[in-house]
Amino acid sequence: MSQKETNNLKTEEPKRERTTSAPCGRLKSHNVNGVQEGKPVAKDQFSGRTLGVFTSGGDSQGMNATVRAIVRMGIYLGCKVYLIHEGYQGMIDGEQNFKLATWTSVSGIVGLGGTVIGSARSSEFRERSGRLRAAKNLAKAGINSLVCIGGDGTLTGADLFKKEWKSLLDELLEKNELTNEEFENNKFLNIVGIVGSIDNDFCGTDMTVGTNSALHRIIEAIDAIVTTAFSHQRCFVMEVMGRHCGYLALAAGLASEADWIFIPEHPPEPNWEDHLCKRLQYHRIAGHRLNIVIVAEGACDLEGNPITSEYVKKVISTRLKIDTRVTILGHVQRGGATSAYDRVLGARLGSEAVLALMMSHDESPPFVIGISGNQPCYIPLVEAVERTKNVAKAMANFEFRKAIELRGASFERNLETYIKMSKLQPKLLVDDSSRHYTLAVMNIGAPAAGVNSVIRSFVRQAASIGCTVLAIQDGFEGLAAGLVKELEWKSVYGWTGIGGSLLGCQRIDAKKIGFGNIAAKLKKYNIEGLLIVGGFEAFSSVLQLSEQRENFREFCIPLLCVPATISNNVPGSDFSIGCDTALNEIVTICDKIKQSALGSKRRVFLVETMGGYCGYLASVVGLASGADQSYIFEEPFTINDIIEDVRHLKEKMKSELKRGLLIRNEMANKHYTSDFMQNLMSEEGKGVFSARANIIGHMQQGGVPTPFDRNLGIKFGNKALVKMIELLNKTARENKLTEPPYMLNKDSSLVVGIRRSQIQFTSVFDLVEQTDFEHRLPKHQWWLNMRPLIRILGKHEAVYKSEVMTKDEDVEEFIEDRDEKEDEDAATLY
Ligand SMILES: Nc1ncnc2c1ncn2[C@@H]1O[C@H](COP(=O)(O)OP(=O)(O)OP(=O)(O)O)[C@@H](O)[C@H]1O
Ligand SMILES: O=P(O)(O)OC[C@H]1O[C@](O)(CO)[C@@H](O)[C@@H]1O
Ligand SMILES: [Mg+2]
Repeated sequence: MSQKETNNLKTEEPKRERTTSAPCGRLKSHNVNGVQEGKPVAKDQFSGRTLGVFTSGGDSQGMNATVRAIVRMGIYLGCKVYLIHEGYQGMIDGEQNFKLATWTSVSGIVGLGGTVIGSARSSEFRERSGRLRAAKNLAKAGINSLVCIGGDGTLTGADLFKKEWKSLLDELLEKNELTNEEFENNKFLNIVGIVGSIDNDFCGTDMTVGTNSALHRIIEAIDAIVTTAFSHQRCFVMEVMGRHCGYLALAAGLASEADWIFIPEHPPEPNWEDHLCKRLQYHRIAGHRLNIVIVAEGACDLEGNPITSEYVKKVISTRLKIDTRVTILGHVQRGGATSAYDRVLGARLGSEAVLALMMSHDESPPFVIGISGNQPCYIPLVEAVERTKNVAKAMANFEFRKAIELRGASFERNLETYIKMSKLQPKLLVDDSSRHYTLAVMNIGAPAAGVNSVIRSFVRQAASIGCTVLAIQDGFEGLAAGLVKELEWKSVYGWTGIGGSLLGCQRIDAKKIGFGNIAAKLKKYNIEGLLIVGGFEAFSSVLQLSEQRENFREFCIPLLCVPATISNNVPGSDFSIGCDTALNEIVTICDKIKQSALGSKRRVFLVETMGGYCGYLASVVGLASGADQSYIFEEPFTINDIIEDVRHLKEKMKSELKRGLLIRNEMANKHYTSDFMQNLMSEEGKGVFSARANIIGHMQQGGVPTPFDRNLGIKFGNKALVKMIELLNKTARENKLTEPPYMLNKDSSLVVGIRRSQIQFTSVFDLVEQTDFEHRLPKHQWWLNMRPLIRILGKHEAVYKSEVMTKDEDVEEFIEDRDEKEDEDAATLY
């Protein structure tokens, strides 16, 4: 294929205006019901109150975790909680579907897919007569506070129900179907919604409960398809769910290195068949043995005509004569175990929903509890429903740009990243009109899933602008030994989905190898920018090299760190690459351990997690696996606390739940080791329960990267490269240098991080103050806020404090931060 032809393959995206998407009114009516962020909520504070919870629409993984949190938080606050079975239909059918929940009614369900209380699509509820019957049954049972878990339809129905409530009750009173007392006691309906749907199609929340697990299913399926596609050199057209929303297809496309995606919000150009075939052909020429095309079930062309997977297959097989198969994933996507993310999301949103409901007063508007930038938030239901409807309207009017904006910032950024990645091509002929730098990448620390995704993304983008990327194998040790080789476009194909470290990594930081030694090697290979992917050592190495710039000119280059460690202890980022995969691995193991306890009975398991001094894994696993307790370094505990836990476990053994799960971080306490604790539990629990310790070790560093780690890896790699080139170009321009630019600037030594879903760069020098170097920890760790929840949901006493942001100035700042479109330069770099 000639250069001209390859150039033609670039399908130019229409230049888009970078607009700031409105914040969906989210958080604006944040404080109408009087919840205050950080204000302690006491046990039994709402004694005597009643609430009901139901699940409706298509089920989704995480609904059970949400219901569990609602029931337990409700009971903790002193409320009566009714489980309303079979959604709206159950409400219509009668009181036999309302079951008073106990603590144990929701035991053992935290990781189960689906919904144990049943879900339904009810056509009767769409009619006023159906809603009248539902209102009657609720009022008779004294339930006028509801947590509604479902998709956009469910919440639209809830909105209508709330609006009509008064007139429904008036009618019931008039017809003598309610007594005066029933009427008076239930005059107002309070509603809080949680979006439970795999589709992620509800405006105002970044993620809906279930979407992440569905993505897990899709990626598992694509990974499996890839092996057979590779063997037969086939093309697979994979159809995924999502109804009219393309989120699942988009996120799956990114995570699987798909050749092409079709989504409803971004229809292809009219002659897309030509472009598709050219792209697939081009990838084959570049050495790919297979192609993956993802079709969202709602995909359509610019005129709104459906694009079916069968049609896509026909185009590919007839035009390219490639053996092509269609796989329609179907309901598999809605099944299977709940991912760690969805379990934690369900727990956070469920608990906040109860609190919001209890704080509601008679005239409170209905809310949805969503998540925005990793922060639970209140979204006015009416506005959110309106906005969600507007997406459908925009698509019906062919206003696709508007539809994308309405979907929200997270959707928009994913789409931008996908488009960017899919348009990249190796720059075959390097013209000399611009600088083409030699960059290097290494991985230090311990292995973490997703590292290879960072490197692929970095290399592909570098190659597309004619830069050379050198791979330093085995970290600084490898550099000293000269283990350096060029990474080409082709060499990183398929890396996104591979766990472990393909470059090889070592723990040894820069200082230990010797600065002179490193400088000599950087000079030898003419390295003009260095990306270090890894854990705390990656951060400290960037700092060490930067501090040595006065002594070594070779270090006066952009030095960037991408945090990648299962411990999640790198300052400058809320999440490190690899911690989501580790969490899912550990949670899966805990599920199995709990199953074993179910069989052996009266057994307490202590699971020791990695993480160094950082209690992130132990805490989040504690929440996601429904543990009784989680011991971490950051929250000191005494022998009395452990003895109190023994007492709690002895009590628990008297109930039908004859098992216990304790999670202990490896460095939680120097003296109270896992061995010690197992012995203590065995001795103190004698005659009531037996205790076993499981140190799960290096399994935690393995595993196939989760969609979250893959996609964050792509974004981090992408941003790191863009930043590096920006720094190099700027310095080259300013200094008119032809040799490696001389950088002493603190802003050329950066950690790439994510905060409130925004990718940010922070100078390592600015992070020094924020770091506890002795224990290798950031001084502020966002997830510590979730600690009381682990205790409350495990039936311990704790003081819960709302995570929802309620102070006006915080909200304004948050919205500004969140919607700010960072690095404009980056967008125009290519
Ligand atoms: N406009 C509406 N008016 C009254 N009730 C509605 C309305 N839309 C939906 N509902 C009720 O909510 C139920 C669930 O809605 P729907 O089938 O659209 O699923 P969903 O909640 O959007 O979930 P998902 O899309 O994830 O399957 C419907 O069966 C119906 O009972
Ligand atoms: O389970 P059902 O009723 O066939 O509905 C399938 C639809 O439900 C969802 O799984 C969830 O809304 C959609 O992605 C899909 O279009
Ligand atoms: Mg829906």
